[in-house]
Amino acid sequence: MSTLSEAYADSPLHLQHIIPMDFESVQTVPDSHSWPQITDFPPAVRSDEELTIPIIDLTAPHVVELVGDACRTWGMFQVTGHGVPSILLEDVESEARRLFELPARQKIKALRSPGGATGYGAARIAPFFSKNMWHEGFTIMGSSVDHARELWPHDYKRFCDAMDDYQKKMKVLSYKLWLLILKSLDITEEQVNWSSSDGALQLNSYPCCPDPNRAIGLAPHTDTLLLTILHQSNSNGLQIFRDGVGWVSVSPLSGALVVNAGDLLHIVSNGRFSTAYHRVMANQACHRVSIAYFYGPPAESLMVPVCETQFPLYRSLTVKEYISIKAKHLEKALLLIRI
Ligand SMILES: O=C(O)CCC(=O)C(=O)O
Ligand SMILES: [Fe+2]
Repeated sequence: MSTLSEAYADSPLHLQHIIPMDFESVQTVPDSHSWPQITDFPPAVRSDEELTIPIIDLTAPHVVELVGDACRTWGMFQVTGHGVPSILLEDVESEARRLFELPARQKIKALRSPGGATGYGAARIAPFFSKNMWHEGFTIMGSSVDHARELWPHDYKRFCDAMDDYQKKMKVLSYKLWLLILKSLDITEEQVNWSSSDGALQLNSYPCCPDPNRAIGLAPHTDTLLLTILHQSNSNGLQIFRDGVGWVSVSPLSGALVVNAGDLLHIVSNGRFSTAYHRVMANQACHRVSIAYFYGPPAESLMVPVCETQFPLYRSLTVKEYISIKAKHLEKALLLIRI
């Protein structure tokens, strides 16, 4: 069986792009992490509507239209009424913090292998930038027990239980969102070529940064799969780029989850839904942690742009093939498959 994790094996990385810096050991931003001055803040005078991503209550009566509008205009929205218990959100966040607070020499024991998809390491987009990000991550696909055992030989169970439980809840919520999205696009489940799903959990850590104006948490990117559900802790940092407006902050809303469209949704919707271009700013005051769940079809599934009134904008291709093109070309991937 081909899984998403195997899809990454074709693009092995160098260790220099996998091992994060030991953030505890530095008092200033080293040259390796110093980015050119960021001056592209949004213009000051804008309406609230232009500067706030939509907030959607999933139990609201017109939820299909609301989701469709949000995906067309922003590619990102926050959801409430999602049914994920707040105790589980707290639990998964505190287990993620427990991991990232380990000493660097301990975290490195669970390092992602060069051709691997799971474990501790820098962001996958690292090789595309000459400077490093103020970020470290930990990726889970299915069971986290092998890597968790490397970190806590005698006390890995509570971490694994929280991650298992969270992945199950995310799978259910993703499917619910997926059905709403299909409805809003007027596509039936039969028109897409896959019936099951695959997912990955990405724990992100942005340690306190001594000079946030010179560093970046996560460089601008779009997510690859269909959709992402993000639990951001109560600290700012996430921003989305909106055409004609600039970078807009996605302020944390207690208990809400952020949903964003990825490249595969943009392809399947034949360009009707935008893939969200986003980044994370570094900050001085607190250690930010976020948990992203990436939802997509199995790696062998064929992605076919669906739209009855328009010619296809993209050629059809498998998930695996798209992951491989993205791993080599990042932002240019969508252009490369354009018809
Ligand atoms: O930490 C965040 O707010 C965003 C994380 C993200 O963009 C990602 O994991 O792809
Ligand atoms: Fe992302």
